[in-house]
Amino acid sequence: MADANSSPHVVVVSSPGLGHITPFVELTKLLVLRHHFTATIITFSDLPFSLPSSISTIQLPVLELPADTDIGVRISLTMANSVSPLRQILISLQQTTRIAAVIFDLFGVDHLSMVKELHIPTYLFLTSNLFFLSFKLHLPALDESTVGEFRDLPEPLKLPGCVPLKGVDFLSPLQKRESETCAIVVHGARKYNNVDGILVNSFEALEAGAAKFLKQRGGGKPPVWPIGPLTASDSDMWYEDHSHDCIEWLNRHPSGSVIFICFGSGGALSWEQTRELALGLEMSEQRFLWVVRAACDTGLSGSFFNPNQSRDDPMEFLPEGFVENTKERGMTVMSWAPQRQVLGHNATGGFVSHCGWNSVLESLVNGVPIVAWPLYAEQKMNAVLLEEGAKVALRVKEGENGVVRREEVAKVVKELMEGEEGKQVRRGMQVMKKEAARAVGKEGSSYKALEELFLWFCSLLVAVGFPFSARF
Ligand SMILES: O=c1ccn([C@@H]2O[C@H](COP(=O)(O)OP(=O)(O)O[C@H]3O[C@H](CO)[C@@H](O)[C@H](O)[C@H]3O)[C@@H](O)[C@H]2O)c(=O)[nH]1
Repeated sequence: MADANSSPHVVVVSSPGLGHITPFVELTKLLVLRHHFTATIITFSDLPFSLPSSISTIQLPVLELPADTDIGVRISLTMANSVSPLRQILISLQQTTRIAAVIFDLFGVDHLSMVKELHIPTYLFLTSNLFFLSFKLHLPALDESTVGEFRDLPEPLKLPGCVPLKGVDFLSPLQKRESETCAIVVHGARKYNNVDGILVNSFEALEAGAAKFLKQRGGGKPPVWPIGPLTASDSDMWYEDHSHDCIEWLNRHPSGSVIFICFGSGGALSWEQTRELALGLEMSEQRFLWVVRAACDTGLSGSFFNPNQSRDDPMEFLPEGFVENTKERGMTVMSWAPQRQVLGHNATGGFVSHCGWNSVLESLVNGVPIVAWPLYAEQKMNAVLLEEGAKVALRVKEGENGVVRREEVAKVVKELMEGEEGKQVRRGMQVMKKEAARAVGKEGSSYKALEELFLWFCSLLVAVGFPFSARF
């Protein structure tokens, strides 16, 4: 059995995908380094990080499925398929440690009852924001009261403390009520209130209204702790090339003069959209650094995460003459760039982003204003939050057939970099940069939330008779 003097142990289970693994690793590092827990990270792919020795890792297999299986279905089935091996792992860990918590992401809700049967507290860590959490908590009721498609709702949804949200901006799996992915999302949302607590990778100053509401809701509901922004802190990830040509290239340009274009770990544009973006960048006359992906019509070309995922040459999808015409002020990078370094570079003054939440947080901590160009998942919701709530982004407007035309690209990029409306956004972003730093600094709201979480972990352990060592 567990040694009475040993440190409490946390088990974190991250679904596949860099967008989830990165914040999970950062959270685990904080629990281990700041609060002296030991930890096991369970994942479904190689971890691209070096880790402290008090963190062990276990890799479970990804379920083999037909190549055209939707990524949400793929991840959900992989996670559901892992209930039994995870149970064995937990039972074996219980022989030697006292498990204070198992922390899942939103794809892990099917594990909850199994973990509870083992008398281990369960937590959910949302790698998105409080707006998203508020939405998910409300979704079961909304699902029951809505007939037809959500996008046909007559009024925007008004959640407490949040900006209004139109049905067309709900997360992408909900855009077809009859789809398997919609059923999976609603099924998952029904379980959110069954956990012992919910952690969110956001911070109070960014979402003050939602934070206030969620913290006060009481009624036996699980407490909510906004603990972000957690972004990858080290530069020791295997896929980052620190001598990347694009950093050299940025070094040659003036402060705040380059707009960076990147659509996350798997985001991709259609061939037509890639063309319009290229021609729009040319028209904008701005300096740019563009991570070009092979064209793809679904918005998502990625597997779980592989920086070099496509076998196609992305450059083949660019308009003829584009690279030559823009070589004085533009650089294109194939498939992957060291994004955190780019956003932290002095020359970077704007970011065209798909609004994946890690990208947003990386932009916020570096004070880089955003052109929001959401593609899939909850990215349209993030865009609404950034543009209408936090006012740190301008959002592109789609034209006919959902394509953002070159004129719109040129207009919005120019506006962000040098326009009057852009000025408000640039200022707003500077304020949020300071708030983000304050939140995770000593006595900041997220720092304190993590302390509270730690005490909560301890109180649940004491309740089951775990004697703490002097360190605690
Ligand atoms: O060329 C690239 C592209 C991406 N990245 C990194 O990859 C991560 C991408 O994460 P994110 O921006 O969150 O995008 P996704 O990988 O698309 O994230 C998934 O997970 C997020 C967190 O839950 C969700 O918000 C998104 O909608 C979902 O697609 C970031 O750390 C980037 O710095 C690079 O370093 N270089």
